[in-house]
Amino acid sequence: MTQATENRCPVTVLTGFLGAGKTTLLNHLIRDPQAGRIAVVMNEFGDVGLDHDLIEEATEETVLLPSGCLCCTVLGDLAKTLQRLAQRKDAGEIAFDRVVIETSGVADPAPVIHTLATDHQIAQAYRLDGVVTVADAATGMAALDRQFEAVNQVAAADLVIVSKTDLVPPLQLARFEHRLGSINPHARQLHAQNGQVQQGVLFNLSAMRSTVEMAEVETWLGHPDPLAGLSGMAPKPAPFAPAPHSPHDHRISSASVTLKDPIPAETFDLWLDTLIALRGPDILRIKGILHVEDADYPFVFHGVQHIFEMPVPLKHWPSDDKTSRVVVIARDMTQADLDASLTMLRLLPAQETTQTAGIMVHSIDMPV
Ligand SMILES: Nc1nc2c(ncn2[C@@H]2O[C@H](COP(=O)(O)OP(=O)(O)OP(=O)(O)O)[C@@H](O)[C@H]2O)c(=O)[nH]1
Repeated sequence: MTQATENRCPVTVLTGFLGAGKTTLLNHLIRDPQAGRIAVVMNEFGDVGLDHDLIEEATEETVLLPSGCLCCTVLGDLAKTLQRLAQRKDAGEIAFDRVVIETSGVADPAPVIHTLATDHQIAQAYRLDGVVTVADAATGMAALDRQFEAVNQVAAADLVIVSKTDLVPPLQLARFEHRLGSINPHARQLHAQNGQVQQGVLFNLSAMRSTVEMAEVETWLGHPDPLAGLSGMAPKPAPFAPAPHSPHDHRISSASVTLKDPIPAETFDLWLDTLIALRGPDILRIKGILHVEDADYPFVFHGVQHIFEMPVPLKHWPSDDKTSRVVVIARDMTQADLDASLTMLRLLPAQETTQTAGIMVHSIDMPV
């Protein structure tokens, strides 16, 4: 990894249900002196949005706000806007330390995450620093029932900010948090009242940095349940009757696998290629840290649907623990399918490959 790659500008994708409190959170964020200079990109996906009026007066051009924040309203091409920001930064016309992209409330965040990973110029200038999803405790249950995009937003999150906790009784809040945890057991949940969160908690969420600490990798992958065994991260039983799950939720499964032994690179490639080819559109989020056979250092990787960022090699193992871990959240895959898929990672390529008429054939049954 080059120095330039490591110096890429961090990008936070801020998503969440309609009216959940994204702009309220952002307003606090851009005034937080410890956050550095933030370029805000409001991704309206063609809607006529009024959010920018709430932040500061802004036009469709990039403007320098009194707070030192840049605000763009993107009516078209997110990639072009990010490129233009990077060019103007390189030319010394503007200065910013990070970018926050606020998606519209009805948006699936996947295309935004894809843009960061697939556009070569953008991938050189920017790196995803994390997906923050604002989930409204007052109306979030209904949003999850009604809109699959809301479920996708929670599934894609590295951090879920639960807003409007002041508007609901404790039991309703506990049910909502349990439901969020059952959709995405790998994301941390934090409360925000009127957008107020502790400084710094929204940043450095992704472990896709060579200098990452093991504690950050642990947080990024979600804390494993010690009782969950090798596979599966089902949330702990709720101390109350959970809300009945909507038709959407039962379509979401999550699983994780931990592997003590190094993984042959070919085995990992085959697993990933097959999973993407067969079930790419249903993968809402995959993240992992890998101990690849014959490599002196681990790799971290993540993907959404069929798009994966280039795995990042860490400088060294962040601790003595060299266990590989992969977590997956997917739609319309049973827990058994996911477990069986992840079991593939334990297979050795020598057991898989046979010679048929001069062609090497992988003879693994792909369970998904
Ligand atoms: N009571 C209460 N109201 C809140 C809280 N957070 C946000 N709000 C209010 O919720 C309303 C919507 O907040 P916004 O920040 O505009 O929400 P948004 O997610 O940006 O909205 P869209 O971009 O339209 O999807 C505003 O009136 C906020 O003042 C909170 O923690 N408690």
